[in-house]
Amino acid sequence: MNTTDKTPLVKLTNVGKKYPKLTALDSVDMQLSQGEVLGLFGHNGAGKTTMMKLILGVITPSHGSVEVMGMAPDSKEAWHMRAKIGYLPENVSFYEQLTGLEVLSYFAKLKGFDKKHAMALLEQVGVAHAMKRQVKTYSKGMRQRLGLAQAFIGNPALLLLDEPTVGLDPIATADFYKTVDDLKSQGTSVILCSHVLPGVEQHIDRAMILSSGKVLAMASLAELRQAAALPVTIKVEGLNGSLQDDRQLAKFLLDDNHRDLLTVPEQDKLATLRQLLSYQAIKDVRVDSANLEQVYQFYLSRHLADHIEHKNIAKEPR
Ligand SMILES: Nc1ncnc2c1ncn2[C@@H]1O[C@H](COP(=O)(O)OP(=O)(O)OP(=O)(O)O)[C@@H](O)[C@H]1O
Repeated sequence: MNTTDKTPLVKLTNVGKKYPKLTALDSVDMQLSQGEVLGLFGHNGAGKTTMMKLILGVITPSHGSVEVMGMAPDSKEAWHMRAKIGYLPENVSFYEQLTGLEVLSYFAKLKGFDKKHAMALLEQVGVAHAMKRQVKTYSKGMRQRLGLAQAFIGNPALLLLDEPTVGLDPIATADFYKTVDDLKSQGTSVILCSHVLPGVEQHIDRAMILSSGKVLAMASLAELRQAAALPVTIKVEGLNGSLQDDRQLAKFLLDDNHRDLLTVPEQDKLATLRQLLSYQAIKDVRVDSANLEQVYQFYLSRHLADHIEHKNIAKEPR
């Protein structure tokens, strides 16, 4: 691969995808570096799968350009770079009559890898014990694991994962994220879209929030949090309601029913903590920044509010 750290592995420039009755993706600019993990978030129909299909070269943009490893993924020349891409589609399905090992060996061979590689992957995703059983006997979670093994074939340079943790139990989910972390450390770039937000944030470098085909925000979680100016939650123990009499801190108390819970603007966090620690009776303090779910909700609600305001302005008589 002629990709260096500085050349983006994936580059979308003003990319749009229009269907006769709707715009699935609207003027998207995005660059993904080698070894970077991008989380793609949005409600149903936001355009996540469309973006993955454009990167795979399965569909062609209506305007703009898509480059993967320096070439258009829907071009003839891109055939050899496709072996370096792993893709897990949403609602993965396989040949039901084949065994897990036969399915994976088949996909491995398509990419130039052997049965041994397939067996090692089945081991890695925890379905080796069932590899000689027909896929039709597999549970939903086992099918999803087989799908992941298929996406991991050949340690891909780029992994596109559509709802990878659906159907996985907590242990399989943790194993999955460990594999993503390992692949990332080996230089694999990953685009991961998920509706399950808890647990994702520590494994992504940046998040892209999509709504109706538009990018509402794209940055690291820390940057998104900062731009959103979401408050920090501080929970204290041992003060038995005495904060209500504290002139400096009472204004941050959530409400009368939560006399040990403060919501504090980020810029007041340290001063608040110092003041709290001056109380001798304090037993414990817990500080929580806004999580991915709260950040996601913030950007979506802001977009909705802008949209309504726009509509009202348009309706106003001139
Ligand atoms: N071939 C097509 N013809 C017409 N409309 C399409 C086509 N493919 C996708 N769309 C529409 O484009 C929009 C974006 O679809 P997409 O599958 O990218 O959404 P998504 O964010 O992946 O949603 P989900 O979370 O439900 O999987 C949707 O309104 C969908 O109905």
